[in-house]
Amino acid sequence: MATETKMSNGDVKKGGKSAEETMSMSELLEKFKSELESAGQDDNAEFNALRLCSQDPYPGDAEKAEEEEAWLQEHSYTDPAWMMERERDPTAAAMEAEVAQVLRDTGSHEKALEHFTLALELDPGVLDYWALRAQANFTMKNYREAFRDCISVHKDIRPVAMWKIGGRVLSSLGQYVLSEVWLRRASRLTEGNDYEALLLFQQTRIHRFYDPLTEGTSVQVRFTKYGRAVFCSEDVEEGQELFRDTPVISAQTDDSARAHPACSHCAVSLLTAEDYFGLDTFRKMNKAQKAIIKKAWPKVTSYPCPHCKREKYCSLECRTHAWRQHHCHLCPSINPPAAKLYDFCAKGTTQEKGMWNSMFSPMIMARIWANILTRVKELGVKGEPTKDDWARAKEPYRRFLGFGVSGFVKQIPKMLKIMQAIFQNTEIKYKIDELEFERRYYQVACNVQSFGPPCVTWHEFVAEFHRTSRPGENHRRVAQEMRGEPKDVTFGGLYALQSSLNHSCDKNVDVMDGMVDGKPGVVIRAKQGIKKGGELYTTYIDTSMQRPQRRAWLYRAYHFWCECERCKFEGDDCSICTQCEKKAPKDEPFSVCSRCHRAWYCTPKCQKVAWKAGHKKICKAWPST
Ligand SMILES: C[S@@+](CC[C@H](N)C(=O)[O-])C[C@H]1O[C@@H](n2cnc3c(N)ncnc32)[C@H](O)[C@@H]1O
Repeated sequence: MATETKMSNGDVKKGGKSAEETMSMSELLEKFKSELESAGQDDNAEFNALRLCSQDPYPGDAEKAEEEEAWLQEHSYTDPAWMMERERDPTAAAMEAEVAQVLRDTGSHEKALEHFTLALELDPGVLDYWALRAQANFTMKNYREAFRDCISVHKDIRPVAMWKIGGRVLSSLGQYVLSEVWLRRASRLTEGNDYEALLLFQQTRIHRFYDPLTEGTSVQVRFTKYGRAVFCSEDVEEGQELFRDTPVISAQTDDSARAHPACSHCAVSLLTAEDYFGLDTFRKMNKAQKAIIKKAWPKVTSYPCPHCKREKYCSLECRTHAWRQHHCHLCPSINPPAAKLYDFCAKGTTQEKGMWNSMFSPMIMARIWANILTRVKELGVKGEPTKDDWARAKEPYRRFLGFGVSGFVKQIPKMLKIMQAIFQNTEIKYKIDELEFERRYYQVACNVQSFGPPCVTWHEFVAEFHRTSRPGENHRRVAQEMRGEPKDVTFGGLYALQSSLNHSCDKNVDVMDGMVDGKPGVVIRAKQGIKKGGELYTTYIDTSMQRPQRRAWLYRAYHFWCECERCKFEGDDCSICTQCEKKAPKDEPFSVCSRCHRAWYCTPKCQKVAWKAGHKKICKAWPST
């Protein structure tokens, strides 16, 4: 039993110390402020859900914590004058506390609260009573009272449970930075071994960063054992739009860039009739045919970078944005080593062992580093940027967690050298060592989403051409020269919200190309009806593959072993019973499920058991590989 006494101001006095020696909330805050300032600011924390998600504060958190503290003061959450003075009676107090716990366990929270209060009035020195009543108040959503209970116990003796309750109260009040301070303390006191404290911390962080992004949508981001995950916040129907998202940074993939010109900043198609028909064909057409095409093809004006001419934009606005965001560091006319990057992207990447693929090009990594440099500059840094300046500049990329088997950088040493040369030649130098390269590579690889404009200039042309088509030689000739759809515009982008979607081999949402505020982005739609609270899953790979191939791909590219519903109820091959894992006798393979051809059973009984257990939910005629 503790030997503290409650002071009239609500603080708890420890041993013989005076009330003046107990720390007030603002003093406590001062202490945390210095902790916040000195904590490491690692934007590259590796991904392994709870254990690997950093609790590092964000730059500027100390000031935000001060604002939140002022808010708390203003809303009297620290009002101390509230307890009845009674004569001490520890025995009676213990009885009251016992009654309170029984009442609480049977759901009579209001009554329980009365008895916790009595227990405290009879013996305010027992820390557990404070924690129990704080919890009861929190359950009743009496946040003011719950918080007051928490701060009534001096922080030096405040039990972990109270740090957690305080953190939850602050989170419920939307005071996320202070909540993180309290929950960080709970984690530190338990040396990172309190799972609940770690989880509460990450949940608070998710509220802080994702609630603004999901406002007005039918989804919510939460923290799970797989890290961020997106859930339905209401029942949704098949086909319903769930949310739209725009990329934080993007770049066209190399293959697409060679085949289909697009605005390098916003991905709008810049394909002209000459690009599509080919200059030779176009020149050979007669005047009337050219006029038909000209009339039907939408007007395409492109604005190249005036310095290097290697980038094209759909508007001056896009050109200015791109310049500010990254091109000012990457334009080869200003930074000559960047020419090698452009040459590499223009040449094609097949010889690079699949490191750059249909989803992303090295350009997106270069743009991330360049954008970080821009952000450092925008901070108005004089001289060498400090660790805090870098942390601030890297902030938008901190949320994209990436984790993979190391060693990729060894396979593409050429690209590391190109990047190092570029970023050693910038006004503020950015050190790209192997670790930075590798981590950034995984960050992009694990989070990148391909996208493009849902409608390109060619679609508009075809629609207009058919609308205005007349019988006759000239229209016939133009139609003859049309060689089907041009190659897609494909960009790889990092999306703040969309990248929170986890994978399932049986997805329940579709990520589709769509316009967001007039620019290409992604639209996420329900593929089927989903109940409130259901997790949303996309798919990261070609799911027509068999389970062993799917798992191998996911492990190699995303570093996780898939345990989705489909993987749970499919097998690897005919030599093992998918249900009971019995081995088949040599030359007597087990029978396959006749519908999905992805599960094998030793007996009809095993098949029935598996069907009921969950195979029926995922059994369908999958396209074969
Ligand atoms: C695009 S992120 C998805 C959001 C992720 N949970 C996060 O917190 O950043 C991809 C990463 O999420 C994790 N992940 C996604 N789906 C998963 C699954 N079905 N099982 C385990 N981990 C998964 C993997 O670590 C993967 O590299």
